This record gives sequence, C-alpha cells and structure tokens, in this order.
Amino acid sequence: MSNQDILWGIAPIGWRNDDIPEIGAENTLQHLLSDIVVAGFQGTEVGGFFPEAKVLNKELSLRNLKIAGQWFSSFLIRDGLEEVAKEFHKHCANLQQVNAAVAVVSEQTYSIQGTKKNVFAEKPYFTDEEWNTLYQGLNELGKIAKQYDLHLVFHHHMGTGVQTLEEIDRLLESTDPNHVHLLYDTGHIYVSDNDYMTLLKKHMNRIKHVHFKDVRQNKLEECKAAGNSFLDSFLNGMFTVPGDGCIDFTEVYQTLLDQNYKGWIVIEAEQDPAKAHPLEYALIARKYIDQKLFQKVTV
Ligand SMILES: O=C1C[C@@H](O)[C@H](O)[C@@H](O)C1=O
Ligand SMILES: [Co+2]
Repeated sequence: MSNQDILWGIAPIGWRNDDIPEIGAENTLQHLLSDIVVAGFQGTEVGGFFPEAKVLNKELSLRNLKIAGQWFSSFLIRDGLEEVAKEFHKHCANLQQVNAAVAVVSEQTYSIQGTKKNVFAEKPYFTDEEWNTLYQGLNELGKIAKQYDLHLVFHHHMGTGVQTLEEIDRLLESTDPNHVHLLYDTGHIYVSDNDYMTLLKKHMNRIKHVHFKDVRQNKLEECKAAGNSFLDSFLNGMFTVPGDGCIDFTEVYQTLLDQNYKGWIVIEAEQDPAKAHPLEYALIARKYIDQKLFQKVTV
C-alpha cells in the first residue's frame, strides 16, 4: 500500500554528478530516464546535463515521467539579492516549463562542498550580518518561486553555512514560512549531526520536499578519520540508497505519513557509477521501498 499524496522519484546523481561532470558521462538522458522507468519511479530532478524544456518534456512524456525540481546554488551573501534574483527568475521559468513542484536552493557562499577541504572539520560559519542577508534574500526568492507556481525548498548541506540542526533552526525561525520551505535530506543531517529524526519531527510543518539518502556507517567513519573532502567522501562510498546503509527509513516514512506529508520523496545517492551500477542500486532502493516501507508502514 502506498500513500497517493506522495510521489516517488530518483535523482540523476547516481548516474551522473554535477559536482564531478566527468563521472558517468557515458550515461545519456534517454538511458537515465529509461532506467528510472525500469526501477518503477515516477520521476526525477533536473540534472546539469539535461536539455532544454521542449526536448526534455518529449522524453518525459514518452515514459510517463515527471520532474520534481532542480538544484539552484544561491550566492546571496557573496553577490546580493539583485544579482541572484536575475538568475533565479530564469531558473524558475525553466522549471515551470517542465511542470516542476519545487526549486531547491542551497546557499553556496563560502561552501567547501566542491573543494579539497576536510568536510568534517572546515565548514564555514556566517556572521549575524550575513545571516540577515540570507534570511531577507531567501524570503524574496521564495516570493519569486511562487510567481512560477513553485515552492522554494532550502537544502541544508554538508560543508555549507546551513548544515547543522542548530543552523537549520536559525534559518527557519527567521524566514517567512509562507515563502521559505525546507528540503529534508536524511543523509546530510545524519552525517552532520548523527541524528535524522529530530530535524524531521521539529520542522515537519516546513518540509515540502524530501531526499532519501542513506549512509554507510563504516565508510563515514573512514572518511571522517581520513579528513576527507565532501567529493572524496562520496567517491569513497559514504552515501548509498535506502536499504543499503544505516538509516531506518521506516521510522522516517511513518512520521511523514502520520503528519500527512504531501509531495515528492526522491531517492538520492551520489556514488561513483563505475563502482555502483546505477540501475542495480535503483533496484535495491525499489525493493526496500516495496518490502520495508509499503508493507510494514501503516497509512
Ligand atoms: O541534493 C543534493 C544535490 C547535490 O548536488 C548535492 O551535492 C547532494 O549532496 C545533494 O544532497
Ligand atoms: Co539532497
């Protein structure tokens, strides 16, 4: 049994990765979308290599797939609202053309996620003034998203200024709940805080998009001990699909259902496709959802 208000997707990130475009470069859009159908998902998020809306819509409709949303790197603190808003308008206009539900925003000022720095020890911190710039900017971007029938969902992320529960609390307390929503990513909050249920329970009313990312505990410990960067951590297998790591998604899914969550749950596990066959892992996730979530969790 599944909840009809929830749409299930899988992100392109297991096939190709925008942060390291050379890995999985042989995987075409058509290949990715057909794999998604084989694995029984309803849609995906837009990847950096996706074509213009008209071409994408054709490939989606041939397979009866939908688009959930797309990542947007904001630099509100570095560049200011005016400059970011120009780019965000274009981003949202494209998303509207593919009938997306959300614009995924991550503040990337000072982010170390694409660098060689130790992601477990060298994350940036914002000053009070920078936080204020971020709150105001996000409220405005949220209003822009609305003009395109989208929800702005903020993505907390390892190696950024909004990573920990404390930082997410701060962001949500100071932004407008009508315009700024939360993307709950199980993997990022677990790696950051060693806990994923507190954030879910505390901010359920702000969550409008979900990433199910699992974590291999032994790899996490290895990467932490080695002081790995974010990119090296995922290349070393820190993340995986639900059913293959240490997160109990039955608890997460039950809470989402109990709280009448409506929206997308997107499986998102960045791995090196040369080591982790993308379709094989999509099918592991599918089996886990069917056998552990749909069978065991009560609607
Ligand atoms: O949602 C996400 C998008 C990616 O680009 C990012 O690096 C990944 O970790 C993630 O959670
Ligand atoms: Co994510």
